[in-house]
Amino acid sequence: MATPHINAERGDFADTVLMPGDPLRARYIAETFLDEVREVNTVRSMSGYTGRYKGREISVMGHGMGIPSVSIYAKELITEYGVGTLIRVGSCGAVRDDVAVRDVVIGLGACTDSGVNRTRFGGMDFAATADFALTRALADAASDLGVAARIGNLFSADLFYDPRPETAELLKRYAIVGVEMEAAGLYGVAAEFGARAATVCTVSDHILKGDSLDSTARERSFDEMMEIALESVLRDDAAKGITS
Ligand SMILES: O=P(O)(O)O[C@H]1O[C@H](CO)[C@@H](O)[C@H]1O
Ligand SMILES: O=c1cc[nH]c(=O)[nH]1
Repeated sequence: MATPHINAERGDFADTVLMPGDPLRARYIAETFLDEVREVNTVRSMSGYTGRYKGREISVMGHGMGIPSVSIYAKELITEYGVGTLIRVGSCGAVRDDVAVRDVVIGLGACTDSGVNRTRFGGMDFAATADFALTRALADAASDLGVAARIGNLFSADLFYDPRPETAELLKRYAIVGVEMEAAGLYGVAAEFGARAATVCTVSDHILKGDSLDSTARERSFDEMMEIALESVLRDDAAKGITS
């Protein structure tokens, strides 16, 4: 039952999938945090794995960079593999003075310069918001772990290299907690196909100050965020009365 982009069988994915942009970050998460891991997707090297975290079956798969890429994977996971919950575990840039490299941010909503949600929403502006219960679970998990996460609007950019010099200052003025490239699209896909989505990101660079982590750090050093995401799944289960 493979799709053009995923060569897993139905049942290979858990009901909940953690999704980093980087497939090598997906592998790192699987190898570091999950037991009984098996690889479930190899197409285009967009590594996908299913394993267990504290007994709870969870999958992790890369979604690539940008809204077009995450939209393909999220849609296929929901409609072809029955996935109901998608949690993006990303990196992002900061624009605010009070958000620094390695801070954790949670995307309550996501602004964007992409047109995808207008396309799907009849030309109108869709408020791209995360699932409330999932977001609460992420916030509570962060609090439990002693992490002061920032919760607010992300900006999901179409262009990593934005040629407009004024954009970063505008985003700062609107208190954007992080600039990344997928959340608004992920929230739109989830709304269109009846799934739940949320986003947690670690700040990898400060766009206005110039601080930046290298690619290895972006792949392998966001353990605090991974623990928040994994623990949020258990919290969310408990809130729904589901146990593994
Ligand atoms: O590190 P990931 O999760 O890929 O997230 C961010 O990094 C990529 C750009 O470098 C974009 O995908 C952006 O959203
Ligand atoms: O999309 C991204 C990710 C990290 N930093 C940015 O500036 N943009």
